[in-house]
Order: sequence, then structure tokens, then C-alpha cells
Amino acid sequence: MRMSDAAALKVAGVTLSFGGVKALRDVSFEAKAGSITAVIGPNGAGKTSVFNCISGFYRPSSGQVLLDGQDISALRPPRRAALGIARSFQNIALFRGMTVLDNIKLGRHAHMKTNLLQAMLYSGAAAREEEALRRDVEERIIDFLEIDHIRNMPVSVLSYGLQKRVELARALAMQPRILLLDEPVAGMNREETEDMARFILDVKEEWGVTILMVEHDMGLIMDISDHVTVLNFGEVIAEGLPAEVQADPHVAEAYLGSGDPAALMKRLHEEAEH
Ligand SMILES: Nc1ncnc2c1ncn2[C@@H]1O[C@H](COP(=O)(O)OP(=O)(O)OP(=O)(O)O)[C@@H](O)[C@H]1O
Repeated sequence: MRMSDAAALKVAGVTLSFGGVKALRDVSFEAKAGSITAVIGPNGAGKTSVFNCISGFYRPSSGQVLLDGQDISALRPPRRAALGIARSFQNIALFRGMTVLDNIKLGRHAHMKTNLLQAMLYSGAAAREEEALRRDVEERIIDFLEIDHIRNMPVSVLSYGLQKRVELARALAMQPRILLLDEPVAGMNREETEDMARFILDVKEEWGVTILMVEHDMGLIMDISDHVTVLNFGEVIAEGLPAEVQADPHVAEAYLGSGDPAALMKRLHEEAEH
């Protein structure tokens, strides 16, 4: 059973400035429904800024963000979350003193009834039904991410890899249609990275979620992405299938300062060995 229908996300001509610094210049790309799209680029290229424009934390000076063709650029972050855009953060943003389960429950927040009138009209039976459904979703997430054994542990005692998995669990509890993953395997060892790769693929395939991820681990990107967009100095310099992007001299130049795809391949393989 799928949790939701995947949605398509489009970033159209987005420009973002901080004072005199243009963090993004006319950036356009699309994450197709039900696919994994990676946004890559050297440090400071604008990857996090793109995520912040999509989730609504930053307002671009021009351009649009479209969810299934609907312009959501004017909506505030909670409204975008309610429409199904969930994200994880580069540095884990969990409540460390709280248990795994309580952190996951917080993911529901985006779906809660906030309007008082709505809440009053919301009958006890319907509320109970929704509560049961929520619990069912939480159990499925815990089962799916294999975190049953740690559900009652405080997040602070968990390994880094497990904390990242709990963060994914919390994002899934929002029942997203679009999942933004900010460096999902940063700081992970090989085994943790392989586990996370498998979970990300399963989120796409079994849960029908469109995934957009920023990541530096090229091995992971090449293995699981359907499409790659490359940013450099706030501009899209290449995009396409992982293999196409890897062979693109512009990409090699952005990363290495030389336009030699063979040298880039060599470096990526060396990084993957670690
Ligand atoms: N809040 C901010 N205020 C001022 N400048 C910012 C702000 N956020 C980002 N920038 C600038 O915008 C540019 C893009 O930064 P961004 O963090 O989006 O890059 P990134 O590709 O995510 O980098 P990294 O891989 O290091 O995380 C950089 O020049 C950065 O200094």
C-alpha cells in the first residue's frame, strides 16, 4: 500500500540574493513524480539555498516553485509542509532528550487540525479514527526503518547513523509527497550508508514519494539517482542521467578545476573506497 501519490516539483527561474551576493541565479530544474533527483555541486554552490527556497524558509527575489504545476511560491513553510513537502536537515534536527517514538510523533504536526472551528466540528469518532490511522502509520514507519528496538530510547544515546534514520522516520510521519533530504549520508560509515541507500530507494519505490536530495557522496548519487542537477556558483551548469553528468567536462571543471572527466571519475572512485 502506498502512503501517498508522488508529486512533481519544479523550480523555475529562481534567483536569490543575500545583500550583494547572488546565491542562486535563474535556477531551473524538475524533480519528476516518483523519482530520485540529486542536487550536487561544490561547497557554496547554492544547494542548501535551493532547499530553503523549496521549503519556504527563503523567498526568492524572482522565479517560482511549483508543486504539481501549482505555484506555491507565496506560501509559508507550514502550508508547504501541509501540502506534502517534508525535509531532513544537514545537521540532525531532532529533540535529543526525547525518545525516538516521540520524535516521530512530532512529524504528524503538519497534518494536525489547527483551525479552532474545524477542531470543534471535528467529532470524537472521526478524531479517534484519525488517531488510529496515525498510530498505524507510525508502526509501519518503525517497522520499515527497522527501529523497533530503539523506539523508547532517547535520541541522544543513539549512533549517528541511527539518528539520521530517526530523522527520516520523522519526515515520513508527515506522509510527504516530496521528501527533501539534505546530505542523508554525511558522516556515515560504509555500512550505514548502504543501509540508508536501501531505505531511500524503498521510500521511492514502496511509498511512492518523490525524492530530492543534496549529497556529497558521489557513490550514493551514482547508485540511486534517476536524475542529477549540478550547481556551481548559484547556476545550473549541467543536468542529466548520473552517467551523463559524470562524463561532463563542465562538472569536472567545477569540482577539480580541470575539464577532465577521467580525473573526476578517478576521484569519485577513490572517495567511494573510503
Ligand atoms: N543566510 C545567508 N546569508 C548570507 N549569505 C548566504 C546565506 N546562506 C547562504 N549564503 C551564501 O549563498 C551561497 C550559497 O550557499 P549554500 O549554503 O546554499 O551553498 P551549498 O551548496 O549548500 O554549500 P555547502 O555544500 O557548503 O553546504 C554562498 O555564497 C553562501 O555564502
